[in-house]
Amino acid sequence: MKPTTISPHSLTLNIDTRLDKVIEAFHTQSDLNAIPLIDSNDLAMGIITRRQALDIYTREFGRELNSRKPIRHFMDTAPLIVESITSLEEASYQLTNNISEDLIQEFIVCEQGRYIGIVKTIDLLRTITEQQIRSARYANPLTLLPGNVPISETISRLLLQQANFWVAYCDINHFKAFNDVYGYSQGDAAITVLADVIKAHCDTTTDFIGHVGGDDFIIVFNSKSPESNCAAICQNFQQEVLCLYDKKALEDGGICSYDRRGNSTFYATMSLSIGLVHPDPTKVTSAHAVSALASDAKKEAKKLADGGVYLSRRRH
Ligand SMILES: Nc1nc2c(ncn2[C@@H]2O[C@H](COP(=O)(O)OP(=O)(O)OP(=O)(O)O)[C@@H](O)[C@H]2O)c(=O)[nH]1
Repeated sequence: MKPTTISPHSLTLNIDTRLDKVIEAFHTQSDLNAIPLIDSNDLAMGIITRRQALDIYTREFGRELNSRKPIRHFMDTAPLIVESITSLEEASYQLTNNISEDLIQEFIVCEQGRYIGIVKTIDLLRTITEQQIRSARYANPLTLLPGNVPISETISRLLLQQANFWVAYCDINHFKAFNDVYGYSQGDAAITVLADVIKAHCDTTTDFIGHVGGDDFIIVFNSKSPESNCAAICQNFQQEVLCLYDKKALEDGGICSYDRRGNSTFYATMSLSIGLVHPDPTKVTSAHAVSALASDAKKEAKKLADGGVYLSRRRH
């Protein structure tokens, strides 16, 4: 959840606050729609909306019978509570699953159960919409994956947070020959195969997949050791992409095409090279420097005979 989406200064009250004090709070703050209710350990216990409070109060003898009772008797004890690390998409999913008849106007955000703020549903929707427009602007039109700008932004943010992350730079081998022989439409199909294989081996809730362009992809892993994921991506891609070749090419193990100098050359079926780096955020200060590290690792990976993963020892 983006910290800017959360309103930390929203009024909270203890669950033992009397109903008349709650009504008073709604009277004095006309823009207040709901009050989160916490216990003495700051744990979020429930919520009371302006409408719920006024309903109780305006019933016949509602004020006389209830004004001195603690609000815990009347509060919604099962409000939507999400942890601050929850992604916007997951929060939105939980929100839509929680809606019964009324649209939930606000929900509570906690850190390990402790109240830290409230989010207005409208703000969540606005942020998601802005994010979607932004993603669409920078997305690769073929794979719809985020391009260079969001890739750099993601890496800059992780450096700022001094996070433990890995960057994998993926590049297809013998892609040009395949593209030249089978045409760009099949070339696009090979790129799509790679995008699907990468997605299948990443945790899309924590890892970030970017498409630099053409047959180049960047994966930012937050996982512990992504070396095995990268090895599986290479193996899987080499296998999956075979379906794009014809029978003869499969029998020969490759195709004939012209190299950049115009010489007829045999190219084995496509494989994948991945340069993997583990930047040290205390020493690397820019996304640009991380990208240079990843590029160098990819160059080393390209030297491997049938593709594969090159794990760089350089961390800055
Ligand atoms: N189909 C398709 N082809 C593309 C796209 N972007 C770039 N290309 C083509 O990709 C080819 C260049 O890819 P390279 O990565 O240099 O080819 P390679 O044979 O794998 O060479 P190395 O990466 O040096 O191993 C050129 O033929 C480009 O026209 C795209 O979006 N779709």
